[in-house]
Order: sequence, then structure tokens, then C-alpha cells
Amino acid sequence: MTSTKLQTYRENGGVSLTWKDLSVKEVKEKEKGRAILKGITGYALPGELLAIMGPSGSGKSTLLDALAGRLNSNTRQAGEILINGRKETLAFGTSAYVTQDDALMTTLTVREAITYSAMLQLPDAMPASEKKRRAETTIREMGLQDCIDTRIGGSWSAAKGLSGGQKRRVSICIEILMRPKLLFLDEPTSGLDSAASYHVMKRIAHLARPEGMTVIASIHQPAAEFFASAGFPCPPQRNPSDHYLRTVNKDFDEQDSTTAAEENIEILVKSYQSSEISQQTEQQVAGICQLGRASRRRTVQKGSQASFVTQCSVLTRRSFVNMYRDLGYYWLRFAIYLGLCFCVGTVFYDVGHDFGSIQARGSMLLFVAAFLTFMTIGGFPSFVEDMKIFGRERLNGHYEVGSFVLSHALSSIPYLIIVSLIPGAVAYLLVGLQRTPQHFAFFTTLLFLCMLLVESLMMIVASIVPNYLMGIMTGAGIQGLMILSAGFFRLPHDLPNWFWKYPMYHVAFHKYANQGFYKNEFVGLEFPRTNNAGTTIDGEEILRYVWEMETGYSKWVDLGVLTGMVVVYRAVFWGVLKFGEKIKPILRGGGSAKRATTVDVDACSDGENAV
Ligand SMILES: Nc1ncnc2c1ncn2[C@@H]1O[C@H](COP(=O)(O)OP(=O)(O)OP(=O)(O)O)[C@@H](O)[C@H]1O
Repeated sequence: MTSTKLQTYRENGGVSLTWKDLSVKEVKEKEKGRAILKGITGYALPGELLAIMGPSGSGKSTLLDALAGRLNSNTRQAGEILINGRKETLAFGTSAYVTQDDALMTTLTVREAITYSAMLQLPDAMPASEKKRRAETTIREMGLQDCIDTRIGGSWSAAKGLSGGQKRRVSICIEILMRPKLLFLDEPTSGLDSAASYHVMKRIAHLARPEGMTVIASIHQPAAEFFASAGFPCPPQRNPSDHYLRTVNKDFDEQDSTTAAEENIEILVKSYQSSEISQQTEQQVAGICQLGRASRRRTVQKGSQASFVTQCSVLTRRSFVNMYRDLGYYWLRFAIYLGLCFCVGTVFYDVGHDFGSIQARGSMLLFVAAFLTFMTIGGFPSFVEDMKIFGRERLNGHYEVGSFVLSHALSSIPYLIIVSLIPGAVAYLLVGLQRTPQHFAFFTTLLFLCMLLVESLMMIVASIVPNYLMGIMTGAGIQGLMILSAGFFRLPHDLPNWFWKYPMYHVAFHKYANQGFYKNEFVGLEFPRTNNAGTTIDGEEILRYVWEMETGYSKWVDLGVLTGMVVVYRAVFWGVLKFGEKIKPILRGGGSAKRATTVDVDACSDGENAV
């Protein structure tokens, strides 16, 4: 590409990416880490599509990750990656990365997924009708018009939904909605037949040219003459891509001594290093950098994105629809709660007001405060799916962390109200707890708050331990610890001071849940002192002397503490996500100042996405 043309692209916000002597190696604590990439130099220009080809495990994804600033924290990179010859920050919407795994909301149709994404990413200044049109055009561009109203589907949904190749195309659609200046595609054609691969790549190439887009894609399709010049011509009857990949695929060396790929690679590397292509590449990189240094102003323009309010509103709607359609999110839990509350109602049926009912009431309320809220961990697999989607969208800077945290809480509220109100009413009425609307309202509000709180706790766990089994075990362990120290199984005065009383008893939300439920039920009632005695004991005395509860403050204080805890837990969830984003690039960078392409998603909060 001539320097005048490059200058024109650059003036229109085009991005030239150069990398020089780029190496990536695995970092291990005790042993020496393995090299994944060694001294790579290259460039990608606006209006062009750069294809990276290689057999499985050759480092294509690692190269893309390094260029996009998304290397795993157990790797270290060296070398220089520059944007338009400089270390520069890219504004929001100017870069996007379609990774190999399609983290999509399986309950949405293709149209819904892409339209919600358009609403989330495109600026408020663009009318909604225009955003919808952009979504529909993009769907057509990727050849998805025939399955536009098909639900994406996946492992957690009953319906099969889209094929692997169609899902790939949905992922691409979502990332090209903003027409980013720099687009990374990791195997965009995997799962596609050759005709579909051809059409998808052709459409991406068509987008690249007029939009001045720089596209870097890893593919399994053939490159050209270089192999023949290095002494590995493709035999006439063999598929060229198969031939190239077979020549350099080391994985089967031991089984098949005739291939000797290791030697082939060495020959190819040496041949490349002394080739004209290598020299031209070095010259191009130097030329691009020189041009960049000559320009004083920031070359990549800042984009605009939907406002915080729009993000919250769209995310809440999308999450609400997902929760409604995903049976495992709330409906299954609702059915189990209903069944369990019916069981509680029959076990403690019409508990009455005799001496024995004191213990029965206590046990029933503890079951509600501990076990019914504990079961909220059943939603964990859905939370993990949500976190995967959040991870992808957030890395591409689609929205702010705050919008996600807030919208997730808002969308769950209606379902949690249903789940706490209806099953709660069944248990409450069958057992025959205090029959005033105020007492019932307090009971269900407390149950609702506890569920909201456990959901927040499980979202924190999902953001730290994104693995179903380990996450459920961690969540169950934390709650088990809290239940044990909440002052029921061991009364508060008997709890060992160290750890169990300070701090566990005071920080466990079960303490306040138990107190709230007990105060709501016992205050205002009287019971016989023993089975036969005529004297009575009032509810407050029971709370103070039997359950050893803190009666110096009312049940409303317990409710207030729980509300505060919900806010704190959500704030912690937000903090964990933000901290994770800050710490990852530091771990990855290992202090190296040579990375220009770190995706600093934090910058999205002010509308910037740094690459
Ligand atoms: N974070 C990491 N830690 C350790 N090894 C890694 C890491 N990332 C990649 N590797 C190793 O580097 C090699 C290249 O992996 P990479 O995923 O880049 O290959 P690829 O060419 O994209 O393969 P595929 O086509 O199968 O996706 C593999 O052997 C992989 O195990």
C-alpha cells in the first residue's frame, strides 16, 4: 500500500497495526516457561484482511490475543506492538475481537440478540429505527436471514437452535455492528462448510475495504507460493490447505516418522528469514512507524456509545427476557420452592400456641431463613453463563460494569418477588403463623431480601470461580459457615468468641434473617411456660432467654441491615469485576512497558476502549 493511501486511511480513522520481535512465553513458577511465539514481525493495514494460517496449536490464537492485548495472565510477552506507529489508545467501538468460543445468550433469537446488541453499543444520538436497520443489514450481510427468528439455543436450552457455523456468524455480526476500525477474528470460518466460509470471508473483506477496516483473522484456508519456494510444493491431487498444514503439524511426528514436521518448520523459518518477503515486511513496519511518528495528533478518533441509562435499560430488558425463557433460572426453582413450602406447611401444619410450638416455630423459621435461601445457589449455572457473556461483551467495551451489576439486580427483582411471595404464602398459611397482613408482608419481604442477597453472593462467586461444580461448592461452603455461626445450632452466648462470634456471627446475614423472622413471629404472642403449667411466657422473653437474640432493636432494624447488606454485596460484586479488569493487564504485562495493545476496558467507563 502506498504511503499516500495509508495517510488517507489514517486521516479517516484507519488503524495500521505493527508488531516487531513479538515473543510470548508461558510463565511457570518453578520451571522455565515454554515459548509460544518467537520473534514475530508483521503488520496489518486499513482496508485489508490479514489471514493468519497454521495448524492447530501453532499459536494463531496467541498471536491474536497478544495483538488484542488479551493474553492470559500466565504468559509474558516481549516486543513492540504499535498502532499507527505509536503507542496509542483506541476509542470505544474502534476495535473488536470475535473469539473462538461463542458466548451468546442462548434464549434469544438471532434478531433479538443482534438488535439488543445494536441498542447497547450504538450511540443514543442514533434513532432506534436506524439501530434496528443496522442490525437487520448486518444479519443479511452474514447470510443469517433464514434463521433470523430462530433461538440461538445451546447446552442449557432444550431446543437445538443454531448450528455451530451460524453461531459463529452471530458472534461476528455483534462485533461488526459498530463497524470497528480494527477487527480480530479467531477462526471465523470454523464450523462452516467451504461455501459458507467463502461467503463469510468475502463479506468481511467487502466490509473492510470501503470502511477502511483492518481485519486480522486466523483461518484454516490456504495461503500461497511461499511453501513451493521453500521446497514444499503442493502435490497436484492434494488440497493445498491440507498440504500446508500437514507440512508443519508437529503433533503427529512421533507416530508418523515420514512427516518430520519439526525439520520442515526449521527449513521454512530459515527460508523466510532470508526471503524477500521478510525484508519487505521489516521495511513496511519501519515505514508505518515513521509515518506515525511524523504525525503529532492522535490518529484514532474517539467513538460514542449508548449512555449509562440506555445501557441499564437495554440490559435489564434483555436479562428479563432471558430469565423468563431460561427454565433453570427461576421457574424450576419456583416449582421446587412451591413443593418444599408445601412440605414445610404439612410438617408444621397448624402449629398452634402450646409449649411445643415454641420449638416448632423456631425450627420452621430457621428452615425458611437457612434452607430456602440456600437453594438460590440452584441458579448458579445460569449466573456462570451470564458471566461468560458479560466477559465477552465487556472485553469489547459494549457497556460499563455498573450497568451490568445494576441491570442484573433489577431484572431479577420481579422473579424473586414471585418466588418468595407464592411459595412463602403456602408455608405461612399452612403453618398458621401470625395472621395479619403486616406480619405476612414482613415475612415475604425478608425472604425476598435473603434471596436477593444470596443471588448477589453467588454472582460474586461466579465472577471469581467461573466453574459450575467448584462455584456451587464454594457458595454452599460459605453459606454453610454462615448458617453454623448464625446463633441457632449453637446459641449466641455459647459460640466461641474467636472467629465464630467475632466476626462470623455478626457478619453472617442469617443472624439478621433469623432475628427478623423470629421477632416478627414471637413478639405479641404468649405461650405456656411448660407443658402442664398454667403460667405463661411472652414472645419477647422467649427471644431474649430461649433464643438469646438481640432484642434491643426492632425487626425493622434487622430488615434494614439486610437491605444494606444487599447493597454492600452488589457493591462488592462490582468491585470484584472492576478489580479483576485492573489486575489482569498488570499480571499479563509483567511490568513490560512495551505493550501498546492492552485492552484497557476500564476506559470504557468514559467512553474509551484502549488498545
Ligand atoms: N496461556 C497459556 N498457557 C500455556 N500454554 C498456552 C497458553 N496459551 C496457549 N498455549 C499453548 O500455546 C500453543 C498455541 O496455542 P494457540 O491456542 O495459540 O494455538 P492455535 O494455533 O490457535 O490452535 P487452534 O487452531 O487449535 O485454536 C498450544 O500448545 C497451547 O497449549
